[in-house]
Amino acid sequence: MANSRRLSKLLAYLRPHWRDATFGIIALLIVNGLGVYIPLLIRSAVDRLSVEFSFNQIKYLVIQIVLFASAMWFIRIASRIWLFGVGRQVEFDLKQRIFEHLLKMEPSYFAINSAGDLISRATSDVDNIRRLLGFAVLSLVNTLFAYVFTLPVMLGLSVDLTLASLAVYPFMFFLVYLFSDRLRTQQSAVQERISDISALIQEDISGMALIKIYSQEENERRAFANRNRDLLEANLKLAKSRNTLFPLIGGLATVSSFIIIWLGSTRIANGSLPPGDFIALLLYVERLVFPTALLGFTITAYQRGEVSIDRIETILTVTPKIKDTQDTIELPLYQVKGKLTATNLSYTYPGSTTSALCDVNFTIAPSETVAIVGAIGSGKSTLANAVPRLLDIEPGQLFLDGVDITKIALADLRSAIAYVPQDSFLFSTTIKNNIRYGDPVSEQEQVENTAKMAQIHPEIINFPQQYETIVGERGITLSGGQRQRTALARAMLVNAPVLILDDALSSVDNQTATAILKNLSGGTQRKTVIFITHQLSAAASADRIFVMDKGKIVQKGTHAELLEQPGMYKTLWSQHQIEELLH
Ligand SMILES: Nc1ncnc2c1ncn2[C@@H]1O[C@H](COP(=O)(O)OP(=O)(O)OP(=O)(O)O)[C@@H](O)[C@H]1O
Repeated sequence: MANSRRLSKLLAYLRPHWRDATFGIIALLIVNGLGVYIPLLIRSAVDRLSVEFSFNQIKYLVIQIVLFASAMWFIRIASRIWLFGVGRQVEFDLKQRIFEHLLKMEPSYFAINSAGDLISRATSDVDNIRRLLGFAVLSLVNTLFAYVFTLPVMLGLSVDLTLASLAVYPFMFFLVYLFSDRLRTQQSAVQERISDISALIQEDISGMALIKIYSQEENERRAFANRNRDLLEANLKLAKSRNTLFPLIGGLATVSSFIIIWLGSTRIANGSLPPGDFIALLLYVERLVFPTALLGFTITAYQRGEVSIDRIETILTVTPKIKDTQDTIELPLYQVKGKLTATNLSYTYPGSTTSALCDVNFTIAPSETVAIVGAIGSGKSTLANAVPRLLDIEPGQLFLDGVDITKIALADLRSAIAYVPQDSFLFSTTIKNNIRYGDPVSEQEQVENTAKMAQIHPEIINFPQQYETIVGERGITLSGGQRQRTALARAMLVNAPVLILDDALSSVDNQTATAILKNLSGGTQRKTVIFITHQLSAAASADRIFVMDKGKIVQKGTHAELLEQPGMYKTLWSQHQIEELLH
């Protein structure tokens, strides 16, 4: 990103907090004004003492100095509170923006961008921007004011001494120029390595059981050590550059003081410089030493921030592919009947050469239960993901109640469709909160009724805390079948007219699965159900069955109809019956 664009991004981050930033900068202005004025008072005091060495001569000056110095101290504190506060505010805003943006992104985005990398950008990079807008801005503005206020007064006291003390500055700026590109590249490398480590930790914690089952602790330890070492090397390289640059800048700044002492004392000795002017000049040079020595830190904070702006903007500038457009149609829930139609529905995953769905055609009537069966990888989940637009499908291929789903407001479409994915993810909260996730204000009675329909209620009431039982991360403390039925209850509670179950009962025995299906297709509030399964005996109870192969629907019909025709279903059913006999 070009520097001007980065600067405009920074200003945009600051804009909402311009008031505090302005107060902070005005406070710095006053601090620097006082910082220049106080040495002038000290100069007067020294001059008076040179005439007659008595405290009475300078008592009012001393009172003034104490008062102004105290005021300066308070105002300096205020400037830090305002400017560091702005950094914190921007940190809050950015974290919020990143999270809200990620919520809008489609699932495929998270397949390419690892959680660890995104977390590191939302935390460590945002932190760098906070430091840039707090510390670096304060320090830069302070240094600028220090020079702008101090130099004219110094020149007024002695042009040649001032110029002599500034002789080292060109070297200082040259050094900064020399190091700046290297520092930026090294900083960027550090941020990338932090992301790599976060990604590995995140993935390994999620897959800890697998690591243990395959006894891969040693390999994972080595993989982590490699990434950790890469981070260490990147950090050491950066530290080497910083530790060379900073002391050099600090050392050069101190040389200015030596020059003033050396030349000034010679002048005092030959009477061409009053002692008061000498003291004032020395104080001014000292005033400049600290901000100048800090320049190195300021530059690092700035460059770190620059790298982080790029990394954060990379997230924020990606626009979601699946979103509402101007011609979006609203489809209120009470109007939805639940008819689903596909016309030549095709889908190819980005980067893939073969179609996962190829010219799929069907109509599913409202309240109909359709089971989808077929070989592994035949496109069943892809079809399930296409209906609630979790995939970016082309317009004119899928319709809900005759309305193109790409035209329906996303929120309306998704409230009309309840979807239980294969992995039955649960949040680390109570079973009750998991079941009422789609409608957090549901009453206990409603939660229990849905749990009964999902055939999980008797097990829940056997837990010591019953519905208040906290499930571990991703529901780890429940069995696979319990997790699946809790996820199913969650989908049933929202009472959407369309329900899609993607192999969502695979860990449930055939009898329970069939009972659940009966609950879904019976009752007064019948839903359109798409039931993807490998359990043929459960599929047999559906109104119709679609058989998928290589992205196409190759057979459609009732269980009885399909058994009468030669084809994949008949073969699968014969295999299923042999398996049942063998059990
Ligand atoms: N995110 C993805 N990126 C690329 N290809 C994918 C992706 N997800 C699935 N595929 C491919 O698309 C095809 C259909 O996959 P899909 O998951 O829809 O099959 P499925 O019938 O649900 O299989 P299963 O019965 O194993 O769940 C497969 O060839 C699969 O490899």
